[in-house]
Amino acid sequence: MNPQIVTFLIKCPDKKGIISALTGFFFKEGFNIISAQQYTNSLEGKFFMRIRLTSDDSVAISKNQLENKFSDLAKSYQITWKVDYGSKKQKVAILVSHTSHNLYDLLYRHREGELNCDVRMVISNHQKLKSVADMFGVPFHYAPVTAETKSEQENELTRLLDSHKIDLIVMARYMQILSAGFIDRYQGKIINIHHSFLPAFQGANPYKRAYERGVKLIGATAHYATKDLDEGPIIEQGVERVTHECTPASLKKIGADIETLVLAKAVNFHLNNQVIVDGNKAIVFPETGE
Ligand SMILES: Nc1nc2c(c(=O)[nH]1)N[C@@H](CN(C=O)c1ccc(C(=O)N[C@@H](CCC(=O)O)C(=O)O)cc1)CN2
Repeated sequence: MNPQIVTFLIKCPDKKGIISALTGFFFKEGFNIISAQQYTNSLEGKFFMRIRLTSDDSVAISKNQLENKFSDLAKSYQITWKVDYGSKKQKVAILVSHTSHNLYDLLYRHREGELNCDVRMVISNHQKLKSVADMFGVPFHYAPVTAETKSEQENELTRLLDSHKIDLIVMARYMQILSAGFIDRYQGKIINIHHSFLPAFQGANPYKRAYERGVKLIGATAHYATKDLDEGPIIEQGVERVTHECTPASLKKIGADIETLVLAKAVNFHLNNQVIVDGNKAIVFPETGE
């Protein structure tokens, strides 16, 4: 197998001997384990592991052979797993509506090599942010939508995303609620930035509602999108202290900086295979040095 970093993400019912079985399997197949992170949820009797492996020319096994052999082990421990060979950059589509700060930030980080992916396109239901995509040389696709055309518009989105084999959809303040069918098609591949510290102020206009409530902390939440609005597994959150002097406008300003950092961190956690989704929660393993 070509020398590269292989990442296995594993979850299963907790049971004695799992770590020994897993590490023994990879050692026997000739891999060098460069990091092994595990988490046991004793309350729910669940085990989670992120294993990073290096292979070299002495590892004769092919990807298919590895996955077939691992499937046999997985069955014996009821393991749900996925593997990333680190050979291909994930293809990303960014969905936006009006607000530009998250789009600017993601495209800037991508251009500076801070996002380990291939940003293939920007899609928007408004023309307003085309100039931003143009500035970074990223193809822009205009997909207008009304309440009456939601289904056709989503079909157009699906054609566009599938024709480019998009691996990850990032909603960088895309203000349309996606249908359950669309969410199912891209399960676990849609990350949304919500401009509040969830579960507070789900839905639209969180800054106005934060002002009306007189909160002393505001925040942002990056989560996987599910059919239930702003209810998906949380990947990353951030907060800032605010005061009674803040207006909806100043809360929006403070919030924008939180949003950009939280979204960029969440996208990188996903791209770097640091996240395991379990039910409606996300286990996020810290980045390892290598
Ligand atoms: N299926 C999902 N779709 C979307 C999610 C999600 O979690 N699951 N997140 C939203 C983003 N969002 C808040 O973060 C949000 C977007 C839109 C609305 C909303 O009420 N939209 C109205 C139309 C508003 C408009 O036209 O400007 C609507 O769709 O009827 C609330 C929250 C993205 N989609």
